Amino acid sequence: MASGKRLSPNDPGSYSLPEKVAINHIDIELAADFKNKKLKGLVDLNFTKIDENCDHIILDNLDLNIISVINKDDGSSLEFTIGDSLKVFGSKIEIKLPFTKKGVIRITYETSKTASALQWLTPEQTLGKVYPYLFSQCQPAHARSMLPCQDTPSLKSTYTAKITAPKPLTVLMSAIPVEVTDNGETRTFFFQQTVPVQSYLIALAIGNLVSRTLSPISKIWSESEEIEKAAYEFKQIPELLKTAEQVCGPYVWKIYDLLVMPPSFPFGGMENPCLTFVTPTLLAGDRSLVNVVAHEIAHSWTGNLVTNCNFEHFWMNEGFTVYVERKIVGAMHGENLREFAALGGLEDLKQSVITLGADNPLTKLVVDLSGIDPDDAFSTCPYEKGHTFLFYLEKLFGTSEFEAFFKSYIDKFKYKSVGTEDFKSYLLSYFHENDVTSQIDWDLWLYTCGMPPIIPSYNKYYEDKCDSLLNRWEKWDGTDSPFNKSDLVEFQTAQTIQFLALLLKSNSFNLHKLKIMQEVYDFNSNGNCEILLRWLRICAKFKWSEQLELIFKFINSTGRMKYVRPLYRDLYSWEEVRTRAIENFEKNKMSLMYVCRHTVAKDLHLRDQ
Ligand SMILES: CC/C=C\C/C=C\C[C@@H](O)/C=C/C=C/C=C\[C@@H](O)CCCC(=O)O
Ligand SMILES: [Zn+2]
Repeated sequence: MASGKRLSPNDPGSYSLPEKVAINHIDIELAADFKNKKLKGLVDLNFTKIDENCDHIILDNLDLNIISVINKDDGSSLEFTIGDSLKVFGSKIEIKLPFTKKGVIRITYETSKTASALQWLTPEQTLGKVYPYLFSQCQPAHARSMLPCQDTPSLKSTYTAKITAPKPLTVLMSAIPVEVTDNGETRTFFFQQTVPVQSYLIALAIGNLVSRTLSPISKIWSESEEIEKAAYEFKQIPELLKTAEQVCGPYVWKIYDLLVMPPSFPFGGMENPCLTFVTPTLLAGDRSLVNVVAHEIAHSWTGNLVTNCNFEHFWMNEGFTVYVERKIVGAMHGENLREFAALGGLEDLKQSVITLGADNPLTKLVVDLSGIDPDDAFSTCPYEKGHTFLFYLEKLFGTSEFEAFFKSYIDKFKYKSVGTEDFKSYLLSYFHENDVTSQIDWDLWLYTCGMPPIIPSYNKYYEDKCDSLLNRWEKWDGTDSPFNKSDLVEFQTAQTIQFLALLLKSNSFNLHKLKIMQEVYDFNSNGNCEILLRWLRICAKFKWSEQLELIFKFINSTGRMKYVRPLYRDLYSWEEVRTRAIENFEKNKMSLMYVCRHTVAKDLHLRDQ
């Protein structure tokens, strides 16, 4: 963790000052060296001085080996210094600029073997077992370990890239693929991103990949072993895109491809433009987790087009995106299912507030991240508290009025980075301050810890069945089981998930009932990871030691933090198995991505900050 200071006035996590000199376009030229686990090459940074008197630019850097910095226009060297390095945030590179208002800086460099944005997999860690794999995850502040840049979401740049990789590997990026050239043993892939994007959206994946076409603008990518499963699971993408456009306006990114990542990918999905990355844990076989894809598609507007100006306003990316995700669900499957999803989110939020503590400042909608590693600040709060606020506003103004406002908000701020105040003042001017707007207690919503101040009364159409099944189990005296498999026959997957979420916090349960539940419903064999997560957490809560093998098997099968972190925390709280949990982590941690390793180490009290 860093020192407690803000690295710059507008972004606590970035040294850069794009308000003085801005990089508006980046050309990347890199070769992947799998043997040494390094990217090697150069970036050309096209700068424009906003403050014409400014004679230097500050870039973010994390563990990069900077080889040279030149003025591309005349080839002359540019003086530069590298500051002291902070953990997580790295150091600043200060480069003396030429006198011109605009210019191009060429930086030749290579990444470190331990670059936090990159995960290099050995062939054994892939499905095919023959070729290595590389992928990146730059959000929130890891792009600086992949390239020297102004690593703040307050700045957007277009980019091109030429990436060279050994044959037969395919390179994909968060951009439009333009062409591929054959160099003998290697191939070079050319990309173009013509919509300006923030640094955390620069993404790269290299592997032995194949694709299936879903529509003229959408392909699914994965290793060949799971491509059919993936194409089946995500077949609804064209429909999701069409529905999202109805909610948000025109899709500007031209293509929407999706790449199924290796298991160690730390998130459900990452909204890399033109190419969403998703965890293979979504491959449930029944399309039941497609809401994560709806979420990533929604980011094409909220997050990628209208962007939080720094991660203190992360709710403006994620709360808005959950709101759009559920509007898509509502448009496709009805309002009842939309509101049921909101109830599920509310349960996740309750768990998160319990884990963090109801007085934890990180449960506020707008947080202070001075000196705080944003990866450590990450939780469900910006997602679900943010969604609750927007749902509340929708009900306050009326659905069709708010829908029109929402579209106009996106149109007004597209291609820009915004803070919470921008949203607030636009809403107040759009609705003209009046009796309705005066009901909104902004400070309470934005700056108060814990659960949202108002919980909307979501309709209980789907929830009631979950409640009543749970009720039956809670009231049962434990003899002559009246339960059977058919209890769940009419349940949607989301209802089973919610049933288990409610059971997780029940105080009227015991291990005996849990064992009967396993006999009746056989959750142990369920292929849906959302079900398995909640079920195994319940087993840990009741210290069911025969389930430990399965818990470890699940933890070791994925690097998705949503699953791994709560289970490790549960095992840590279970004193008898704490040592075993730590040993398991130590043994397997190097196959996890940096962010997962780093945050689980904290969960297991293996690091202080
Ligand atoms: C108040 C929070 C402040 C800062 C956090 C900012 C970034 C956190 C960082 O850890 C990156 C997050 C990237 C998230 C990507 C995808 C998520 O939507 C996935 C959600 C969890 C999951 O489904 O696995
Ligand atoms: Zn998201």
